[in-house]
Order: sequence, then C-alpha cells, then structure tokens
Amino acid sequence: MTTVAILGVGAMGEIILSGLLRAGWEPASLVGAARRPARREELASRYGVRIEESVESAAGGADVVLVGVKPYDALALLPRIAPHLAPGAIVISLCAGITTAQMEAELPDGTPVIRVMPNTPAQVGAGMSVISAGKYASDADLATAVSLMEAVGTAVVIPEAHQDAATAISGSGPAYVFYVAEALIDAGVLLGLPRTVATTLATQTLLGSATLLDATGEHPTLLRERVTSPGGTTAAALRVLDERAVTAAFIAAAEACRDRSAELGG
Ligand SMILES: NC(=O)C1=CN([C@@H]2O[C@H](COP(=O)(O)OP(=O)(O)OC[C@H]3O[C@@H](n4cnc5c(N)ncnc54)[C@H](OP(=O)(O)O)[C@@H]3O)[C@@H](O)[C@H]2O)C=CC1
Ligand SMILES: O=C(O)[C@@H]1CCC=N1
Repeated sequence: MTTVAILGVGAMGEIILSGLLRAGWEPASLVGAARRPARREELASRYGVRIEESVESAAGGADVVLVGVKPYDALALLPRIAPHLAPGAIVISLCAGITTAQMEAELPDGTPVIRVMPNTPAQVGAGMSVISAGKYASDADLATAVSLMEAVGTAVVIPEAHQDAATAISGSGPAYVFYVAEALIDAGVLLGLPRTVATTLATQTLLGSATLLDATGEHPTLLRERVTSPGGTTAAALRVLDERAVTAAFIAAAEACRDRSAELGG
C-alpha cells in the first residue's frame, strides 16, 4: 500500500485528499498536516484520516510527500522535512511556479521530485493534472505520480518548460469556466429567468458542451458553426462577443496567469 502525506491541506490539498478517498484509497494510507487545531479536527472528523500538526512527522515514513502549501511557503518547508524523508520517498509539488530544480536544491541529493499542476475538478474525479519529472525522478517515480493523479482524473506528462503555460489553461482554467457560468446565470436572471432555472440551464449547457467536445473530438469551430443558424440568434450573440474582444481577453488573461506563475517561481 503506497502511503501519501499531504502537507498543507487547504483548498487543493483537501480536494486531493477527498478525491483519493472517493477513488477508493484507504484512509490509513493517507496522512495530512495542518497547522490550525480546528482545521485538524475538521479534516480528521470529515475524512477519518490522521492529520498531524507537524509536517515533519506527517512526511516521515510516507512513500509520497505531496506539498500543498502556497508557493512562497514551499521552499521553506522542504529543508524541515528533508531529514525525515523515507529512503526513496517521492516529493510531489502542487505549487504553481516552483521548479523541480528549486525543490531539489532544498532536499537531500538524489531526492526524486515531481511537479504537478492539478485542478479542482479532481474533487469529483474529473481533474486535469499536468506532470513533469525532476532530474532524479525515475520512470517508476513518474509512473507513481501519474497513477496517483489518475485516481482523481486525467493526467498527462509534459516538459517542465510548459508548466506555467499549462497552469494558465488547466490549473486556473476552472476559475474562468465558473466565471463564465456566473455571467450566464446573471444574464439569465437579467432576462427574467428565475435564478434556479438560469443555474440549471447554464450548468447543463457547460457540461453538455464539454461532453460533446470531448466525445466527438470535433473542432470547436465546427461545433460552434452547428449552433449558428444563418440569420439566427447565435450569430447575433457571437457578433457582440467579437465586438467586445472576448477571445483577446481570454488570451491576455492566460498570458497574465502564465507570467504570474513564472513570477511565483522566480
Ligand atoms: N487552488 C487551486 O485550484 C490550485 C492550487 N494549486 C497549488 O496548491 C497550493 C495550495 O493552494 P490552495 O490550496 O489554493 O491554498 P490554501 O491557502 O487553501 O492552502 C494552503 C494550505 O497550506 C497550509 N500550510 C501552510 N504552511 C503550512 C505548514 N507549515 N504546515 C501545515 N500546513 C501549512 C495552510 O494552512 P493555514 O490555513 O494555517 O495557513 C493552508 O491550509 C499552492 O501552491 C497552489 O499553487 C495548484 C493547482 C490548483
Ligand atoms: O491561483 C493559484 O495560484 C492556483 C494555482 C493554479 C490555480 N490556483
């Protein structure tokens, strides 16, 4: 049984914890570390998992150590856990921007380090994780990380140079989608729909469209054209989105996200 320690059980750490349990992982194979007593009690009673105060004792003995603290806390945490790592333990960072080389520099020589950028749909088994190996991680270590993240969704291995770009698309991407969902719901309410109805319509439209895109493998342009009847309603709406430069706004937002990720690492 692979044992996993999650250091920093905040938003993302809790999602991975709950996602692994949902995927059938044994509570005994998981341990978390959280600083606040109330948070430790909350997590332990919600998940039946051991939650330690100390990152050192949570990391000690684990096969996989997941670093789920904020990027600017991560590098200070690694020297603390370094003396407690089990031989062969893999350190997996979830932190935006922090490079495997930066982490390796804070850990004993030869420690296998893997960088993962997950996303929040992992909570429901629909996550998207992008994974890059550090210089000491073997193919077997990489396979362990892939199989861990596949328990909570889809996982792909990418060159580390693409991690900041991937963060701009899949890591932060759910926030853009929820932003669109909020906009559609508010638009529906403005047009007179009850909020519950607007919410159902927006949610199912996002879900159905993503499922269609995935299931058919068709290009989104073709799928969009199929919605757009000549002289009809969709063309009228899309003209407004183009006039407001929505595509350009998404590109600029992704660039800002990528740059912030690089800055967090720098
Ligand atoms: N949220 C997301 O969608 C994604 C986040 N990530 C990455 O995940 C990481 C966490 O982000 P997120 O979950 O959003 O942030 P949160 O602030 O929700 O979580 C960070 C957690 O780490 C805890 N923490 C910090 N230092 C320690 C310590 N020494 N011992 C124990 N716990 C500690 C914090 O505890 P306390 O509450 O006491 O401060 C907090 O609960 C980041 O590096 C981020 O880049 C990656 C992909 C997606
Ligand atoms: O906002 C953030 O910094 C984190 C990383 C990717 C998603 N959330």
